[in-house]
Amino acid sequence: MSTTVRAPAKINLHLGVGPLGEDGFHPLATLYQAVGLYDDVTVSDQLEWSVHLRGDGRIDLDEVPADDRNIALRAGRALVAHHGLERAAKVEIRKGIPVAGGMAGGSADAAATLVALDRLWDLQTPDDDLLRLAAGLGSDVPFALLGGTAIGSGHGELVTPVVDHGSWWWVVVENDTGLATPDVYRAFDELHAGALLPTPQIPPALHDALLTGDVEQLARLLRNDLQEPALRLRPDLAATFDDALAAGAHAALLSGSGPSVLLLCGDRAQAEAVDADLAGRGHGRTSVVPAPVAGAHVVEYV
Ligand SMILES: C[C@@](CO)(OP(=O)(O)O)[C@H](O)COP(=O)(O)OP(=O)(O)OC[C@H]1O[C@@H](n2ccc(N)nc2=O)[C@H](O)[C@@H]1O
Ligand SMILES: Nc1ncnc2c1ncn2[C@@H]1O[C@H](COP(=O)(O)OP(=O)(O)O)[C@@H](O)[C@H]1O
Repeated sequence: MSTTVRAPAKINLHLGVGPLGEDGFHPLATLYQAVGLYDDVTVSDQLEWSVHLRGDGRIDLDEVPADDRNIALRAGRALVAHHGLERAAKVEIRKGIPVAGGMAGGSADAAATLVALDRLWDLQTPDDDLLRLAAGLGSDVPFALLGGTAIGSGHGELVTPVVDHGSWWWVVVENDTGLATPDVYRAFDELHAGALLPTPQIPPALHDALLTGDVEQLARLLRNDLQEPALRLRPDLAATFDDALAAGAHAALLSGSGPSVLLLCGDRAQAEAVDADLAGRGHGRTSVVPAPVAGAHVVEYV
């Protein structure tokens, strides 16, 4: 028997970052949105834990560990420990989400593994327990369970769904060289050394934009406090921002800690035109994706 679960990439429409805390994390006020780029995770019974990676030929799997460091295996072991079981599984990951791209692909795999094993073994884990296990694995994992559009507070792990009536279209511009999240947070600290940072908050007008689905209003409100520090580490990304606006996107935004860049478009046709324009300017892999989309969900149970 095997179960396959699909989990989405995330973007942050707003990523407000507060001062580094004593626990080594930054308090966040973020507005997550799940977008139509996915990893599929298939689990099946096995005597020992193992992880197997596949890509579509366009994703670089070299940076993804295929051993106990893989967050999907950590998720599997955490679920088994939570239930006091002694079981193991084979975990196969088909990656469609860029690696170290600021789109939480590892978090998607962890969330998908929790849901897939829960279904495979009929564990009936309550949602609150799944969310708690997810938070223990990484700040972005609870949102990958939830999907849609949601506020993230705490370190990003406390998630609350919000109303989003928009049918949004984004072009995702990937980059061949990943950025490590801790490096970008460190660059943020250096940038703001000595400054008194305010408590991060989601601007109320963002909720209005989500209610009305007004793309120009959303474009004006997009904000990512990690964009400037990431651009200091990777000044080459500035060219992507320039080309995005020249190609006619409403706005360009760094995805989380980067280096993927998100281009907000008015509809699918405009996104496809912007995508074609970017391809002509020699950018790396690009994708046209809708948002919001569902969180981790079962797609096959055989
Ligand atoms: C920046 C964001 C925005 O959504 O995502 P990415 O763009 O990397 O996907 C997240 O905050 C990434 O969260 P995630 O990738 O789950 O990070 P974790 O594994 O929890 O933490 C990795 C490291 O990032 C730093 N970290 C993470 C979250 C946070 N609120 N403050 C931090 O300072 C810490 O140094 C931590 O040790
Ligand atoms: N299942 C996984 N998929 C991707 N990366 C993983 C996985 N497990 C562990 N990692 C490690 O986590 C790092 C960050 O991964 P990822 O979630 O893709 O990016 P980001 O944190 O930028 O959103 C990778 O560079 C890799 O070393």
